[in-house]
Amino acid sequence: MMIAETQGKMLHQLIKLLGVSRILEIGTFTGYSTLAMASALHGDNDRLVTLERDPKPQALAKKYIKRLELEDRIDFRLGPAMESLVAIAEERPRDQYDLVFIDADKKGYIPYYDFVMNNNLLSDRGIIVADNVLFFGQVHRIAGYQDDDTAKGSKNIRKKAKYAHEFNKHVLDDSRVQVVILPLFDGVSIINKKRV
Ligand SMILES: C[S@@+](CC[C@H](N)C(=O)[O-])C[C@H]1O[C@@H](n2cnc3c(N)ncnc32)[C@H](O)[C@@H]1O
Repeated sequence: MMIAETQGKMLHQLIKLLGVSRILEIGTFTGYSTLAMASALHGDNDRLVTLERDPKPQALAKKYIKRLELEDRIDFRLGPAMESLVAIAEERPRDQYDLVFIDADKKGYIPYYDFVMNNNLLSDRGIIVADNVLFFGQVHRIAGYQDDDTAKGSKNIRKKAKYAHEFNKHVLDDSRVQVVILPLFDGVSIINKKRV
């Protein structure tokens, strides 16, 4: 599922406000967020790399991006995100990203986050934005902010909410970063490196 319109606007504005020039997106789907972010880039060398394992939505994303003549800024990668991350880090070991947007399988959030942080893919002034971190209110239940601490909904929703909760705790326990969770749509984390 694609991000909400307000989230797209937030990403677009963040990119402009922070002067972001390198973006790494994990989870392209049909390219809505890719487009929201790529259209905020303006420098000749600004680039966005986006990772997707499913060729069907990726083909649609390519079509929309081409229609808007943004294809020169975008490096589309097909395959499991972790494999693409390893390939990118090997191909361009010195490249860093000012914005990493994590919006793929919830189980992968911790491994993606760890890979980015441990391989120095995030620039010092960069941010990681992670989507769905409140999972439609269900993470509040698991975290004990409601009387009833069991998540509601299907087994799949409860499983995803659990992964989101584990990711939130993982980031909070990482002394290298600070994080704020915004209750925008179903929750967005903005994570940055602490300045030493
Ligand atoms: C929530 S959607 C992304 C939505 C997109 N960011 C947007 O707002 O338009 C998640 C996408 O991640 C992809 N995905 C899930 N697991 C993946 C994996 N392990 N590797 C690569 N892509 C994956 C799915 O195929 C899906 O297209």
